[in-house]
Amino acid sequence: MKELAVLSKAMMQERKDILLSILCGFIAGTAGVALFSASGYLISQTVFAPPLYTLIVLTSMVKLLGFVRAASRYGERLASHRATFSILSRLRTSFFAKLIPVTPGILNKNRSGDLLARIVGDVESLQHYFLRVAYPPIMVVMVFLSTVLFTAIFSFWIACLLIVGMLITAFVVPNLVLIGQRKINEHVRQQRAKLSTEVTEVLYGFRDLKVYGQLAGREQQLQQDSAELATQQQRAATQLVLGQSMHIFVTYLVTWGVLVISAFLIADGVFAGVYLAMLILATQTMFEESAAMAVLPAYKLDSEHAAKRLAETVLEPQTNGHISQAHSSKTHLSLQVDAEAEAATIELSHVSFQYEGEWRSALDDVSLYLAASSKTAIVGPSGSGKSTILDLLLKLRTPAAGNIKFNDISVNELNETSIWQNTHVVLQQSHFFRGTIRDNLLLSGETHSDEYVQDILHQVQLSNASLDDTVYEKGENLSDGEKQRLALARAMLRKGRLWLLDEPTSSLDYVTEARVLQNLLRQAAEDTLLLVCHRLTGLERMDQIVVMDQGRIVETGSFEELMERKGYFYEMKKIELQMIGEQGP
Ligand SMILES: Nc1ncnc2c1ncn2[C@@H]1O[C@H](COP(=O)(O)OP(=O)(O)OP(=O)(O)O)[C@@H](O)[C@H]1O
Repeated sequence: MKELAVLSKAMMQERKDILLSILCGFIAGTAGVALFSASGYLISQTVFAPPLYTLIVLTSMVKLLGFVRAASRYGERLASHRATFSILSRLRTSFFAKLIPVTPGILNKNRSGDLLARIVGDVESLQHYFLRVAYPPIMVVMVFLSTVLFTAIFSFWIACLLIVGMLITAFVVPNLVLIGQRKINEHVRQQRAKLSTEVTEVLYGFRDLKVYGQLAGREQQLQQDSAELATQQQRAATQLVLGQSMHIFVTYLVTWGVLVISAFLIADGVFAGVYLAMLILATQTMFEESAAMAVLPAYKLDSEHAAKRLAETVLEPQTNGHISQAHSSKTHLSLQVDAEAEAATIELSHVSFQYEGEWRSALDDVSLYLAASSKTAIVGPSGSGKSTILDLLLKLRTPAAGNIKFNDISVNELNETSIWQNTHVVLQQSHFFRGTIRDNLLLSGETHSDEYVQDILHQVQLSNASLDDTVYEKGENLSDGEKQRLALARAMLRKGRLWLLDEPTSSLDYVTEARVLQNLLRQAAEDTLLLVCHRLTGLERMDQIVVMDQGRIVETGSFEELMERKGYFYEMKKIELQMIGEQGP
């Protein structure tokens, strides 16, 4: 299965530990068989009152084998677990590196609670692949072959019986377990996904559910789902235990067989009765080593499912052409918009974009030019496509048609990280992490003195905030206006000659907004700035205003030009002035 190739690759990188664990495991397995065989022989020999030196040699051998077995088992566990956790950490890192660039597309298609639980669960499932899928067969074959060769010295028929027993425990029992597991595992997976989605939604929507009187009903539903999951998991566990019981049953059946064959052979004088206990114990110990085979198919199935879903999660969005083709081999050029470089020019030519699953275009044949150091505002009714333009500029999504150029370089050829690193960005929803204000402002590890950061806070009208103030998860203890001002401060603390701002002041009162924008424009005086906004106040300072409606640009011009034209913008401005109780234009 090609999805498991990534696992095999990670395993190859840990080959030293893997080989060491196989070697130690083989020594531990064969030492175990030898230990119990020697013990059986020792017990039988004592009946015949052998010379003391025979007993001393046998007892020392048992002790030595016991020591070798324990030491090599320890070595095996150490090396195999070290390999497993290193493989797991490689998988996590490589998976999340692939995941981050395609996140917007994935979130479009999945509910976040399900997605998070699935990703975490699937990556964890893969840790079993080496220990429970790849490793046991190697060990079983090695220990089994040595034991069969040893028993063949005594009897061909006993060796044959062991081979038959091994085939049943290695193939028949696991496949019986697999038939039951297939169905149950699918139910467990579906139920787990359902439960985690519900839990996330209840947590996120807790307040609304409470206010609308839906909380008790949702809680009851959660309890039912949780009980259903527990039942399904119980059934899955019963199946596994059933497999292990079948394994033990076959082991005892084969042991009885060995006993019966040995009894006949001893009666015929083929070998001495003193070896009987040794053969019985060797048989039982050998089957103990293969106990892991009973549950192997279940883990294999689980690993394959997990690998397939993880591969689908990171691959699917890239195939539809609308989501960022991040990290593609073409994206090698870097955007030079850092402090030393010239301010960027931006050009959109006939750009169209449609969200997956939507019937109408979010952007339809949009062409726009932003000169270096110019200030542009995009205005228009809700849903007219303003934020989508920013997504395309940030390479979070890829246009279905048309071209976008930064400094005359097509965005397809630009490395998106260079765009993100050299741009002051404020998106409509900014995320805040649990920590201090300082932690949340200096997110990308910028080094600024506390005085400088405090001055930026002053510029966004947050002079009262202290850098050591605590911010709760998702900024729960901040008002919407405070969040917006912190997000702006975060952007102002970055370097770069390009500003992409999506309604950064929509929750502020007019006075605070005017002060914040004034400070912002002062800092960005030499830079290229694109501001998406709803309100039409303060736009006199912009070089260009772009008016959008239903994914198309309907008007472009400076404030004065648009007002003189008495078109769409003029009407919008008139309505806004009436709303805020001022005289019409
Ligand atoms: N993730 C998405 N999946 C599907 N459709 C989307 C998605 N995001 C936006 N849209 C749709 O695309 C269109 C343009 O959305 P966009 O967010 O760009 O508008 P906007 O002008 O920024 O709106 P607002 O002022 O309310 O933020 C809308 O019709 C919206 O419903």
